[in-house]
Amino acid sequence: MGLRSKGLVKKGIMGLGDMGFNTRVGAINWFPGHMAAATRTIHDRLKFADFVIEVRDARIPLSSANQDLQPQLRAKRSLIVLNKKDLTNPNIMQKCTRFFESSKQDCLPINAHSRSSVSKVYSIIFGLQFIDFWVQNPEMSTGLLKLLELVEYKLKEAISREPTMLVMVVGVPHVGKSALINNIHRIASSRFPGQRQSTLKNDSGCVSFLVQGKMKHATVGPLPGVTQDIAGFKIAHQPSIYVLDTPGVLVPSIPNIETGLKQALAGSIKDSVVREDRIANCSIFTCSSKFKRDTFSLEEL
Ligand SMILES: Nc1nc2c(ncn2[C@@H]2O[C@H](COP(=O)(O)OP(=O)(O)OP(=O)(O)O)[C@@H](O)[C@H]2O)c(=O)[nH]1
Repeated sequence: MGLRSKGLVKKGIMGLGDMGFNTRVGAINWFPGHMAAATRTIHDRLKFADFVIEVRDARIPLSSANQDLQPQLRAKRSLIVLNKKDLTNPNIMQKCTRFFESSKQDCLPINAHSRSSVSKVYSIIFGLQFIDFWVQNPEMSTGLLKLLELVEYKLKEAISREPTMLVMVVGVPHVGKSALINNIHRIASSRFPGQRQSTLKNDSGCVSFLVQGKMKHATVGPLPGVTQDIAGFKIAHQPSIYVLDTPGVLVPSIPNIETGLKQALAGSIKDSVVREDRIANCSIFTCSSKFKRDTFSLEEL
């Protein structure tokens, strides 16, 4: 909201008279055709995935979950990555991690722009640094260690059975999937400098590989919906590990305005979908609740 225009804030100020925030707005239905198509493809591809990374926004770890994907994700080996931890309060992050652990979901707070942070995800995927990672992170939860063991086991199993592993990265728009993949890709390139990079092409029903000589990057952007196609990046040899970047997808109907507002503030949906005046009112209402006051002078906004 900090970057939003003054005009928006003014709209909110104009609605300050009643200061109350109306949450009885109902569901938000915004599910364009390309998102419906991408959702179907993601569901199909998930069947082939050996491991799934669900990226969520660390500032809204529950509201940034795509509920429609959850049943399929729970049935897979998966990890919830809470990205943009640099934008959150570390105490809240700790509470969050404990919450996920108590619900038997492994999660890892990261900053996709930080190499050391992304190295942890890379280690989990690759399993090569398993021992180092364990030694270097004694504070890691037993849940995560268990997950690492599972990934290592899965890796061994995969090598003997099928020398290719598929890791899918999914999540709602704008949570940082492409930024994470690009950094995983960078780490992989520095570890395997001579290796030719590959792009994974998705044909209907099966996965096929198109080897390219040049390194390709996932597109990162300031607006939601930047990634439109599923693209694959090879990050390791023997076994070959491919990481799939997928378009950000929302549920067909966001159940309540609060979730919609949080997603709009985090950048996952366009402001116009929930309406700019509501975003402005919500921000003002939140500030006023926080400071336990009813009014603001213009300067304080
Ligand atoms: N502060 C901060 N910004 C991040 C982080 N990760 C990504 N971003 C920013 O968040 C925005 C969205 O990142 P993307 O990687 O394009 O997100 P995405 O999930 O691939 O987006 P879609 O293609 O819309 O699904 C970009 O402006 C990134 O620079 C992070 O850990 N911290």
